[in-house]
Amino acid sequence: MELLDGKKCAESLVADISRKVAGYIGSGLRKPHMTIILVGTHAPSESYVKSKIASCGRAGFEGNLIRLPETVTEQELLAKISGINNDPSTDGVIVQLPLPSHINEQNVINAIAPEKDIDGFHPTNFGRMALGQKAFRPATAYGICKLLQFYDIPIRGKHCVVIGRSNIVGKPISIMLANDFDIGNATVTLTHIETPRELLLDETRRADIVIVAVGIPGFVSEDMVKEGVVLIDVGINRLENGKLVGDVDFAAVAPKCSWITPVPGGVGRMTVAALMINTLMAYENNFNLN
Ligand SMILES: Nc1nc2c(c(=O)[nH]1)N[C@@H](CN(C=O)c1ccc(C(=O)N[C@@H](CCC(=O)O)C(=O)O)cc1)CN2
Repeated sequence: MELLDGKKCAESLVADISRKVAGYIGSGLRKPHMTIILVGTHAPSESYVKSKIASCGRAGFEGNLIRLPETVTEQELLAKISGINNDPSTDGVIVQLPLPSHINEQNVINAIAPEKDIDGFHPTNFGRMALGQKAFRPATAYGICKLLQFYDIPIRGKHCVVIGRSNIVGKPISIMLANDFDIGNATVTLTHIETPRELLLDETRRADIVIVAVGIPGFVSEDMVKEGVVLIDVGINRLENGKLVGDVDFAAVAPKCSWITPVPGGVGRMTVAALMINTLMAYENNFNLN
């Protein structure tokens, strides 16, 4: 078993971005600029946003954080987004999820200008990604693809089983791996927690690649996978003792894997790196550099 080291891959990708940005700045252009909106004080979100801002610094970007109180209204948030949409000095904007329950997340996502939607969640970008067109791709799904590419994991013709059907991970990664662009051409089965157990086991036990994103510690057990499987664990579960674990019973399952992502240090890091790639793309679009 070998680790798909997200930390190592992310550092390599961000270093490449930093070199490219240094060239742009050397030619007289401003720094790429990302804005993050954080509503309330959700502890995991604080950690993720801190990682994103730090990564902006390493990439040579301006990264600024707008904090809004838990009590902000949906209309106030939409107005803030509108202002950023019209600010030519900002290349990309994200609203950190989840949002308080009184705010409709899809309304917020839909309010972000597609050309600044570096999360790739807007219907325009999601649709373009699904069609294999140029688009901002959802950061976690894109990060998984970049990690598989970094380690030359074969995808074409492989049987991939995705467990979880969220709009930000399960659905986009299923489409991207089945698509026929840069990394894809796999045969993908999308399952979820409503999939009957026998059907789920039948699929996962035959899978060459399993991607799990259900938010349940230990959901993938040793009996669910075949020898030599490539296992991508998207889970980020904080246990009562503070330990961070994924959706895979790592100790039991890892010995059967040819490759597996660690938690922490796997997909989470790649989410942040992919966001940097998308921000650079937004900047290059802005200055007609690509
Ligand atoms: N607007 C968005 N909100 C959220 C997204 C997203 O893509 N866009 N995804 C998830 C999680 N997420 C991004 O914000 C995220 C998850 C994990 C990490 C990360 O760096 N994890 C580290 C461990 C961090 C820790 O110790 O707490 C790791 O796995 O090594 C970054 C981002 C939710 N919301």
